[in-house]
Amino acid sequence: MRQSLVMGNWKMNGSRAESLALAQSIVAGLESGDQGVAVCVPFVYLSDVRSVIESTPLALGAQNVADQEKGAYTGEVSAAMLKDCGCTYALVGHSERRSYYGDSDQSVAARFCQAQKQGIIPVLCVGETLEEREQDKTFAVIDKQLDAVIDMAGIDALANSVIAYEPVWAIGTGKTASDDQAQEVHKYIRQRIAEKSQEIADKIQILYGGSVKPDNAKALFAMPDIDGGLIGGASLDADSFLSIYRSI
Ligand SMILES: O=C(CO)COP(=O)(O)O
Repeated sequence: MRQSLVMGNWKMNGSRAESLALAQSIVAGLESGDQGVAVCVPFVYLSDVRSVIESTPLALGAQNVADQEKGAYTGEVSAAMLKDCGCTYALVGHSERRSYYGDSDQSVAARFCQAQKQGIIPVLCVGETLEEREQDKTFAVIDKQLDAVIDMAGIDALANSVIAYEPVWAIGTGKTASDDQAQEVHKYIRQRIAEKSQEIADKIQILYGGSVKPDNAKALFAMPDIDGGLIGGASLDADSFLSIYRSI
């Protein structure tokens, strides 16, 4: 049995006060034995949020991490800095990073490696655009995104990572992949990893992201290869996020 994981991605939303209030409301809805729940917070509020979630089941994550260790990289935030702020997780290769900021497969792989060097668990986001899906390129896109990381980090590195399948056409659009569509890709990802290591394939958590809401979470999470979710919009409301978490 794989441990499930439900992760909020707050993206570029909220003030300091709102971030603290949201974290407090989520924590208030959790019980001491809860596990597998995290929020990815804007860099500047990581330390604030850390102060309210310390010693609670809610884990902290960042939304990105630098592809270099340290030095003259203006505007970047290193894995060591994130570790210092209490991060357990860091997203790498979110589609918004890939499409708006040009994060290439190579740079995503380097970010993945930097996170792991500091003991931060990278959450590797993969997924195809609508155009790619319509051209039947979904699996080819996933292969390319996954292989870049495996080539640089090695298959064993996947043992300490999470994968998030987020079809770009389902992010923030209200269009969720159907349970079967999502399962098909999750199964594909797991099989692809199994070609190199069955043990890692059996253990790795593969999350689904893209318009997950309280009313569709249960069916998605019931699919055999979907181990949880990466939640955008619905994670900005504590009740919705908790309700999604309770759907596992
Ligand atoms: O991008 C996402 C999470 O990383 C998904 O966002 P939405 O849940 O808002 O579609």
